[in-house]
Parts: sequence; C-alpha cells; structure tokens
Amino acid sequence: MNPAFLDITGASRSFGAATVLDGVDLAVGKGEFISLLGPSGCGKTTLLRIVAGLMTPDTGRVVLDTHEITRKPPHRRDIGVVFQNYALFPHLSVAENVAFGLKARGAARETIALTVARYLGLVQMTAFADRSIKALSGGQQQRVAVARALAVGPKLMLLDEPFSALDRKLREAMQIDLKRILREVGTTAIFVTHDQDEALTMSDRIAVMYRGRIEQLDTPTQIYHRPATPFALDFVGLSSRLAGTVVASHERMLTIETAAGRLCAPGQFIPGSPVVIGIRPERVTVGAGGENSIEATLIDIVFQGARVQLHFEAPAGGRLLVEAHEAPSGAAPGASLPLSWRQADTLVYPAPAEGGAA
Ligand SMILES: Nc1ncnc2c1ncn2[C@@H]1O[C@H](COP(=O)(O)OP(=O)(O)OP(=O)(O)O)[C@@H](O)[C@H]1O
Repeated sequence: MNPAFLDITGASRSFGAATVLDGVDLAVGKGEFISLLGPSGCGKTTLLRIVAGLMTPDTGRVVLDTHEITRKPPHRRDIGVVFQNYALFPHLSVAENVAFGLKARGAARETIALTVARYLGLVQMTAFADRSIKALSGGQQQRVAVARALAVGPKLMLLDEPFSALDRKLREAMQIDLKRILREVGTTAIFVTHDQDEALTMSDRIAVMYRGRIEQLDTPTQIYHRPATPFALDFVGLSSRLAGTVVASHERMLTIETAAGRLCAPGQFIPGSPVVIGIRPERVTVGAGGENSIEATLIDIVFQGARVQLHFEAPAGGRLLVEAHEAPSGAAPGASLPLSWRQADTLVYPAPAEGGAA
C-alpha cells in the first residue's frame, strides 16, 4: 500500500481534565475526500485545527506528503482552509480575494489573472469577479472562499462545516459542486460535518468520531450497511434495535433468543452472550416468510413524500421501524403484522455493559 499522503498518528489533546482527542490515527490517501462525522463536541474541529496548525497536540504526529508538520506554523503547511465563518476580505472584490494568496506569494501578474479566472470558473463565480464581497449571498461567499483557498494550490484542503449556514437546497447543490471541483483539481480534502447525509453524499471515506476517538473509518456504503459499533449504527441513518441473548453459534451463524422470537444472524459470539440486534428500516418488509420473521403491532404510519415510515411495537416493548414505498393496503394502527428480513441484514453487537453508554 502507498504511504498515506496525510498521516496522523496518536493525536491526543486535553483541555484541563477533559480529553478531547484520545489517540487518533488517521491515514488519508492522495486525492481522497475524507469526512469527519460525529456529534457536537466529539473532537472533529480539534482534530482539524491540529492538522491546520492552529493547535498543537499534546502527543502524536502529523505528516503531510512525507514531511512532519506537527509543529510547523499554519502558513508554512501548504494547507487551505474554509470554515463556516471564514472571513473573506470585505474591502476587496471577489477577484481580489481569490488573487490575495497568489499576490502575497509574489506570483506574476499573468499567472494571477489566469489562476483567478480558472478558479472563479470552477466555482461558477466568473460573472461576479468585480463584485464586492458584501454584495454576495452566503452561498456565493462560500464559493469564493473555496476558490481563494484552492487558488494557491494547497496540498490539502480543510473544510469545517462550510455549508452549515446555508438552506437545505443550496447546501445540497454546494455539496455536489464541491465534490466535482475537488475531483477536478485533485486536491486531498478533510471535511468536518455533523450531518450524516452530507458525509454520505460527499466522501470517499468517512471517519465516524465519538468521544475523541474514531469509531469507524470506512466507505459510506460500508458505514451505512456494516456499522462497526452501535454508535455508528445510531448516528448514521435510522435503525431498529432488539435485545437478545445468543443461544447457539455454528459456522459463524448465531441463533439469538429475543422477546419477539428466535432470530439468526452472522457473527461471532459465544452462547450466553447478551447482544443488541440492529436492523435498517428499508431492509424490513411487511409480510411473512423471510429468513428472520416476527409479529409486531403497527402503531403509526408516517407519510414522508417518496417513502412511508411504519412504526411497529414488537412483543415485550421493542420498537421496529420499516421504510417502504407505500403503506401495506388496508393496514391501520393496531394491526398485528408479520415483519421479515434477511439474516445477512441482521447486525449484532455486544450489549452495552450495565449502566454503560450504548
Ligand atoms: N480551546 C479550548 N479550551 C477548552 N475546551 C475546548 C477548547 N477547544 C475545544 N474545547 C472543547 O473540546 C470539545 C471538543 O470540541 P470540538 O470543537 O473539537 O468538537 P466538535 O466535534 O468540532 O463539535 P462541534 O460540532 O460542536 O463543533 C468540546 O467539549 C469543546 O468545548
């Protein structure tokens, strides 16, 4: 395997008694787009600030393109940053903002003109070149911020929730645009977000962070379909959970006793282990005859436009969510219906310790 383009090893950082980053390792390939995804306070921004040079880790190293940069000042790292409120220069025009870094580096006038034209084109802001920054919308300002950061040809782009102030439609359009732009330029990027849809849409790989650690680093498909921990299961996408106990294990296939009946799932646990079962709602169908099947009571039907959500109560109180294109005909709350899903779609995790976090 090629050495990582950005290689973070053992990065830890505490503030007082609080450990905010706890021995994070992250290897990013050249040209890769990685999202740091996690709830507020899990350490995403702290990790990004360490890479940017705005903060020093207590322990650990950061290597970029084979050079250690752990203690290098930010302006000597060849890293572009775009933050949610990363201020553009309000007294300069759009083009002057994009030209700023190139001028500071003493680039020739023609090079500056060509580069500014290229990046304004890439972010679709050519028509706004002479506008004042103050006369731009939030989305347009973020396009300029992206162009300004890219214009100096950084080795790495760091983006911290750059679209969180934008409305949903604009945010989605910007996500697709940014992905295209970074692919065209070939820039390696780390993108911080707490929005799972944003991470799933944009990333080559996602680092799911929780309490200062990376819980799982994987492709969006794997993170969604094969979440490594109950936290990743809960944080990315919707899911149902059932508690159970493994009663048999044969050739990596488990038989699990739950209050709703016996279920089978791939996994490796010894009989007697308490486990939590996770199931994605679109993997469950209403009807009998699947590899795993239980009876449950329909409690609510929620219309969501393209899909409906069916909320069920399993025997002994577990909740099950089903997503379908349409509600089963004639189904009304109170009905007892069979639900089925495949064994391979049944995710199994160790049950959390008594009193521990799930
Ligand atoms: N300079 C600081 N001094 C003290 N505590 C800090 C400092 N910077 C961050 N923290 C704390 O570290 C924790 C992690 O912060 P961080 O900004 O990395 O989280 P985050 O995952 O980016 O969250 P958010 O999505 O809310 O920005 C938080 O509890 C925060 O209050």
